[in-house]
Amino acid sequence: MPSAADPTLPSGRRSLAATDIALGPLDGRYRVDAAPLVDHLSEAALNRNRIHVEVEWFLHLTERAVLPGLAPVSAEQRDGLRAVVAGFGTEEIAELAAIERETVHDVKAVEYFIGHRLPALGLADLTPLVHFACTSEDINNLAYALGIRDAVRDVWTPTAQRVVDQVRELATANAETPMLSRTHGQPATPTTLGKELAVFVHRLDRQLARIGGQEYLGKINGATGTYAAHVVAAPDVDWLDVSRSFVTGLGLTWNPLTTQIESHDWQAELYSDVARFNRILHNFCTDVWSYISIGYFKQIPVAGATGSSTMPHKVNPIRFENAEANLEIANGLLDTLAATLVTSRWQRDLTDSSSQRNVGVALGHGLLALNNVAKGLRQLDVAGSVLAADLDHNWEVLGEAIQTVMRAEAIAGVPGMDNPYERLKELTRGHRVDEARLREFVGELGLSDGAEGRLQRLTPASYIGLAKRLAREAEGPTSGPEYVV
Ligand SMILES: O=C(O)C[C@H](Nc1ncnc2c1ncn2[C@@H]1O[C@H](COP(=O)(O)O)[C@@H](O)[C@H]1O)C(=O)O
Repeated sequence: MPSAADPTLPSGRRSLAATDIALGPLDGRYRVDAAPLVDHLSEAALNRNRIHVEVEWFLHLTERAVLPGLAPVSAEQRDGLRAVVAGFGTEEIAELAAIERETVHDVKAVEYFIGHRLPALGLADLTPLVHFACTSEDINNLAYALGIRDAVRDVWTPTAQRVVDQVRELATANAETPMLSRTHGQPATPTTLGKELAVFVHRLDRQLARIGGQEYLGKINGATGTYAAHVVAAPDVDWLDVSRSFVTGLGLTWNPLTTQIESHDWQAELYSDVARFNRILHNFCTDVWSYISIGYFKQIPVAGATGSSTMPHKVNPIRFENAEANLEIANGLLDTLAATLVTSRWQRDLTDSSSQRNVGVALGHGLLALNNVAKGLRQLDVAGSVLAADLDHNWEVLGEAIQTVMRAEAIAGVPGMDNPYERLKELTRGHRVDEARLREFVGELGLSDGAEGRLQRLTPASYIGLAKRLAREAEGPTSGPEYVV
C-alpha cells in the first residue's frame, strides 16, 4: 500500500489510501442513506446471521436428540448461545476476522468462533455438534436468505412504499388537473396530471405486491444435498423432517432438492422484480424531469441552496437525476445477480460467494434513489396555469373528438357525416386551429342537437374522458363521478 513517503506519488501529496476513507459512495457521501441496510447485508451482518444459523442448528439437533445421548441443553445454556448472536459487535468482528486469517475459510472461522464459547457455557463436550453434518453453503444460504429477507421486508419495502404513497397523494390531489398529453412528444388527447401519475402508482403497486409475495428459500442437506453425512452418522433419524422443520422454523421456505448450493432461483426472481420496480421508477423520474423542464411542475427553491455555480436563476431537478443514475447502477448489479446466480457448475462453484457480497450494494443504490425521489417530490409544486395555457394553445387535439362523434352520428343515420376522419385531417393535420375555427366547423356539420351541444361545450381541458375517475383508481376502485362535459 503506498504511504505518504511513497516516491511514486507526486511530490508533497499525501496518500489517502492508508486511512479508512471509503472508495465507494455508499460508504462515503451517501452513507446515511445506505446505513439501514448495514444491519442486514454488510459482511458483519452476514457473519452474525451465520452464527445465528449455526447456533440454532446446534439447538435444533439437541432438541431433536438426533444422536445417542444427546438431550436438550438447559435454558441458561440456550440463552447463553443466543446471547453470542445478540452480542455480536465490534470486538467480535475483529476476533472472527483474526480466526479467518488463519483458517482462510470464512464459515470454518464461524464454527471455531462458536466453539471457543462453549466451555464457558458448560458445553465443551458438544463442540463436535457445531456445524454437524453441514457444508458451508448450508450455513451461507440460510444466513443470506435471512439477511436479504429482512433487508427487503424491513428496509427497502417500507421506503419504496412511502415513495409510491407520495406519488399516490400527488395523483389524488391532481385527479382533476387537466393536462395536454404528448404521445411521440406531440400534442395528443388530453388527460389529467393525476391520471398519468396514477398509471405509475398502479404499475409500482403491482411490483410491490410481487415482491411482498416473494418466497425466501433455504436448504440444509449437506455437501451434495443427499444427507449422506447425516445418514451415515445417524441412520435412524428422519433427516428430511429435521431439515424441513429447521428451515421453516427460521421463517424460510424449505427447498427440498438441491446440489451443494441452494439454487438461488428465488434470488433471481426477487432481483428481477426489484429491477423492474426500479425501471418503472426510472420512467417516472424521467417523466417528472421532462414535466419540470416544460414548466408543468415548479421546483420549490431550498433556502440557501444553489442551482448552478454560474447561472444564479437555476433550480435544477437534481434529485430526479440522482435517482435515475442510482437506479441504473442498482439495476446493473441486480441484473448481473439475477442472470448469474442461477448457474453453478456441477454440484457447486464458488462464484456465488463473491457475487452475493454485492446484494447490499445493489439494494443500497436503489434505496438511495428512493430517498432522492422522496426528496424531489417534496420540492414540487404543480403549475396549474402553465398546464391550462398549454391546453388552450392546442385546440386541434379536439379533431379526434369531432371525427369520432361524426362516426357515431353516421351510424345513427344522421346525413352528411361522410369521411369524418379525412375532413378533420384536412382541418387539423400539421397546423394550428383556434377555438373560433373549430366551433365554426362544428356548427356547419349538421350534427344532431345533442351531439352538437356536446362538441360546442368541449374544450381541450374538458376533453379528458374518464381521466378524473381513473386517477382515483390509484386510491383503490371507486364509483366516483362519471364523465360530464
Ligand atoms: O463446506 C465447504 O466448504 C464445501 C467446499 N466449498 C466451499 N463452500 C463454501 N465456501 C468455501 C468453499 N471453499 C472455500 N470457501 C470459502 O469461501 C470464501 C470465498 O471468499 P470470497 O471469494 O471472498 O467470497 C472463502 O472464505 C473460502 O475459504 C467444497 O469443497 O465443496
